[in-house]
Amino acid sequence: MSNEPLHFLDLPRPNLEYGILQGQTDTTTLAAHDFDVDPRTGFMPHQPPLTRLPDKWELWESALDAVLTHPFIVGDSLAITTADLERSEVWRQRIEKMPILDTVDFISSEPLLRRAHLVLAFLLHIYVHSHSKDPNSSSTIIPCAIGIPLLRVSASLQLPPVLTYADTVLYNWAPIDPSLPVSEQNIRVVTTASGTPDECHFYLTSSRIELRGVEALDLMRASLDEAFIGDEIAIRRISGYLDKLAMVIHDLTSTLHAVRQGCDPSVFYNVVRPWFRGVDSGPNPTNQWLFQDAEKFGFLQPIEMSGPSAGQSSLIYALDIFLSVDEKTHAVMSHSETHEKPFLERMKAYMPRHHRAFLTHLAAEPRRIRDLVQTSHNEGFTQAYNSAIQALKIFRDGHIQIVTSYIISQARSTPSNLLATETHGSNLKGTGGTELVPFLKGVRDRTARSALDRVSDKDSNPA
Ligand code: HEM
Repeated sequence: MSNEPLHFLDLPRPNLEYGILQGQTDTTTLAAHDFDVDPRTGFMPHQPPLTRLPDKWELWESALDAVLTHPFIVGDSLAITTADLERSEVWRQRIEKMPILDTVDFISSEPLLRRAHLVLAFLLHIYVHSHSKDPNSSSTIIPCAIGIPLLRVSASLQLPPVLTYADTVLYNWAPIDPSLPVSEQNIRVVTTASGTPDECHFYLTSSRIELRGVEALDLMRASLDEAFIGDEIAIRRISGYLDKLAMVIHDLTSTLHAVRQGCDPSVFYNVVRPWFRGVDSGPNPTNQWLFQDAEKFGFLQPIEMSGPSAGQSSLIYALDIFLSVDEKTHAVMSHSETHEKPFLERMKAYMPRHHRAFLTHLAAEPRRIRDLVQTSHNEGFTQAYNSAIQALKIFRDGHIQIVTSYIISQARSTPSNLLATETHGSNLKGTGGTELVPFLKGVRDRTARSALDRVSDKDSNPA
């Protein structure tokens, strides 16, 4: 691996574990003038992520290899055998006995940090869920060997020490043919927990949505540039961009539905999804994950420990902000018992820090397209804006259909290997701990209600 700094994110970074030293600046953030959003690959990094850590961290990579060559069955599956449990117990003991490997070398390398977070977070979820839990126990102890490096790497990346969408999607791919540009077709998944092609296809669906979304980002940028002028010509141009944006969002919906082409709902529900569970997923959110010796190494026990969710996609979040739907949708509470903040607000903490900064910057944009539509009293402009809102509503309709067949219907049916701890009732939880049916419908309905009245309707009914 070359040590040449290829990207501004490779610039020296302060050690956040020990705080920023006096006179030292977080150059990775200051240098992030483009918010790590690439004009060709959007929120996906343009350079393929590292697919393996250097030899020094082989213990972690080989522990993951052992699972990938012979995947485990999730510990609370009714289908698990004593032999399965014994095998995972041997692996878990191997993890417990590992030394705490140094992470100092990561501090200067964003690609190393990302791969390390991915590897350690997969090990964490596999460690927790390959075990048959004692129903009376209120906590799972995370061994130092994975817990301490994960806390250190997470502090440097400013991400929670848990599997995120960035790990499973943004930093979990390689080009199929490295001589060709990265594209929706020229991309494969590197790491999974279940070893199934269904899990790969599930991640690929999101990757393809991120890559198709690059055009949406470009249309947003062009629209905001025109909004700066805000005259008749600008309004005509933005109307055209909004019509195109609606078409891109329809493509995102088609890509979302294509998840069915390679990810079987029953495999997803029974074999893939159980590995994603965070602390607050499932019916027993009181089970805590305690990082062994965290305090001794200067860390507090982490609070944000939800499982990975595409609700952490900065692309969909950006669409909400650009169309000013966020004020309504991001306030939807999930009625979760464990969190006070709305789910989508909370998910920002799970996004890469430069993307968070991008969303904050976008939200602070003084020229909001919705305001311009409202003040312009222009029929065509209003229709174009509404067509983009309608497309986003249709995306969310499609998403609810997918969630219905991949989670809700699966939970209602009773396959022999249904998880012993999964809920059958209406209060099903998402991996992010949401009570998913009311939450997803709430977000969808608020998106629909963001459409503006037609100008002619307003004229005929000025009240
Ligand atoms: C089999 C496919 C999928 C399933 C079963 C699924 C499931 C879920 C669930 C359960 C939630 C509730 C939040 C949580 O607790 O995690 C959620 C939220 C969300 N998902 Fe998905 N999802 C799928 C695919 C996708 C894809 C491919 C995307 C787009 C990248 C996506 C975007 C979102 C968004 C943006 C939210 C937040 C709610 C909203 O904004 O409407 N999902 N998903």
